Amino acid sequence: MAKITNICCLGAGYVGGPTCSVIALKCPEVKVTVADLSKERIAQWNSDKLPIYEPGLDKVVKTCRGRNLFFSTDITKAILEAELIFISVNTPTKIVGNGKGRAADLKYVEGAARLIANTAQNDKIVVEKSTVPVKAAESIANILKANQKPGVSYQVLSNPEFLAEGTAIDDLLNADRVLIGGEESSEGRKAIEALCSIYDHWIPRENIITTNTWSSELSKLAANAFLAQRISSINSLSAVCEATGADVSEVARAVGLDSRIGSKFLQASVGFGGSCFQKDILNLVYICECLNLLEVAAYWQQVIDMNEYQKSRFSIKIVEALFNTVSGKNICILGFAFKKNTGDTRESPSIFIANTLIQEGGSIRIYDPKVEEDQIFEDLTHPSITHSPELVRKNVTVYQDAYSACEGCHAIVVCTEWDEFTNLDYDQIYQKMMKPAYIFDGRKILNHQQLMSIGFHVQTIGKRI
Ligand SMILES: NC(=O)C1=CN([C@@H]2O[C@H](COP(=O)(O)OP(=O)(O)OC[C@H]3O[C@@H](n4cnc5c(N)ncnc54)[C@H](O)[C@@H]3O)[C@@H](O)[C@H]2O)C=CC1
Ligand SMILES: O=C(O)[C@H]1O[C@H](OP(=O)(O)OP(=O)(O)OC[C@H]2O[C@@H](n3ccc(=O)[nH]c3=O)[C@H](O)[C@@H]2O)[C@H](O)[C@@H](O)[C@@H]1O
Repeated sequence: MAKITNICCLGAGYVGGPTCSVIALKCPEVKVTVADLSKERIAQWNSDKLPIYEPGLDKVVKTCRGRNLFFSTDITKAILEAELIFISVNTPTKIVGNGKGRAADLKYVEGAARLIANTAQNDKIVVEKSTVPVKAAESIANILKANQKPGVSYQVLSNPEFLAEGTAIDDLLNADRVLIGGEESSEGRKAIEALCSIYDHWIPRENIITTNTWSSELSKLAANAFLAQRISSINSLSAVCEATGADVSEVARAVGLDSRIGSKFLQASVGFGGSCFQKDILNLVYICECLNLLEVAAYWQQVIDMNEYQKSRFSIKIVEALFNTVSGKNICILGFAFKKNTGDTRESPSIFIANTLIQEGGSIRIYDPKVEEDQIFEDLTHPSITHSPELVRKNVTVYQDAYSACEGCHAIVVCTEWDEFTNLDYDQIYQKMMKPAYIFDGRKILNHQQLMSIGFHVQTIGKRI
């Protein structure tokens, strides 16, 4: 296979955008086109205000855009020109039909495969970057082959993405590993080698792992399941800590110092959010059920159940502390993104907590440094969240800064660990709050002793105060 000189990516989202920007940065001789069906998203990628907030991304895009990085809605042209095509489209949980609520919906992946099959005039390497169920590459290959034009052949690779939002650029530049799965044939090996030659530009060879397609697909689901399982494990212990007087941070520290366990992903919290952990574990559970591995399915389902428990435990704690009623009380939620350094709100625990407090009759104020007001209302009025969007519009106000959001409130609830929340002047905030003034630190980022000396009633996760 000759050297790759032209790459296209279908899907200009949180994965396609940053991944291809970094490829363009590191491979200046390769033309990279990120193509999407959404005109609005592509227009944003071509503007000064990118559609996603990701530290370091602006700089990379500005360096490469117009040089060897292009964002386009002309999908046909992008496919025709490319030797290698990433499929980086969304794979949400199915909301209707067989496997509803658990199975991954592959309609966008299938749509992308059909677009490629209908367009391609010469050989293509098709790389599945979206997170998919095991054996999805086989379905992609089947679609491509069933619609193959004479003289055109395809190789399908699996190359799952492990970046985390908020650290995407660093994760891409310094990836722990790049995983490439392909067919065990001479053509398959050539395709794997072609993709390796792209990552070779900046990833040491020993960190590029090649394997068969199914192992690669399953490894992605496994990695997310392991990460989420650690969070659910520490969150389960946070409940034990609150009941016994142990401190979950101390427990995490002691456990994490064991080099066999390690210290990462042991931060107890209000629960994990984000677009992938829940969807990918549900997908794994569904696959196990289909394979009649019911005990395995139940094992992983528990990771999700524990997360639901953690979110509801925290919400109940807030209501109980406020004399069992929040009706008519002003409550300020600090942080709406699912984690710091992103504007992404998909499956954010803040949505769950805000919704509980709204249903209890609270008057909710929300401030997040990177989430737009429209997004907050879209999330809170979504039919899967509420049957009463009018109540949401009546009882929720979005603020542009933390100080005005907190003014006149009975309680503050920290839902996202933004650095700016640790540096607020809580003395000043306390003066302007209703008394008794409460703080519920769902991220364990504040100085609780200092807050108590100011006069706050403080509650947090995994520690009785
Ligand atoms: N968000 C994350 O941090 C990570 C996501 N993933 C996986 O990557 C995949 C993509 O995730 P995100 O980028 O977050 O999704 P996203 O929803 O941000 O972006 C997907 C994009 O694909 C576009 N699209 C759909 N069908 C298309 C087609 N036929 N042609 C061109 N564009 C099309 C959509 O318009 C959308 O802009 C998912 O499978 C996800 O599980 C993997 C690792 C990290
Ligand atoms: O497949 C994906 O989409 C990605 O999912 C996660 O990345 P992401 O969801 O962007 O962010 P994480 O840093 O994993 O955080 C997920 C959630 O867990 C929470 N979390 C994380 C770590 C921790 O110790 N405690 C904790 O509560 C975060 O606050 C956040 O709500 C994985 O970390 C990535 O490797 C993976 O590629």
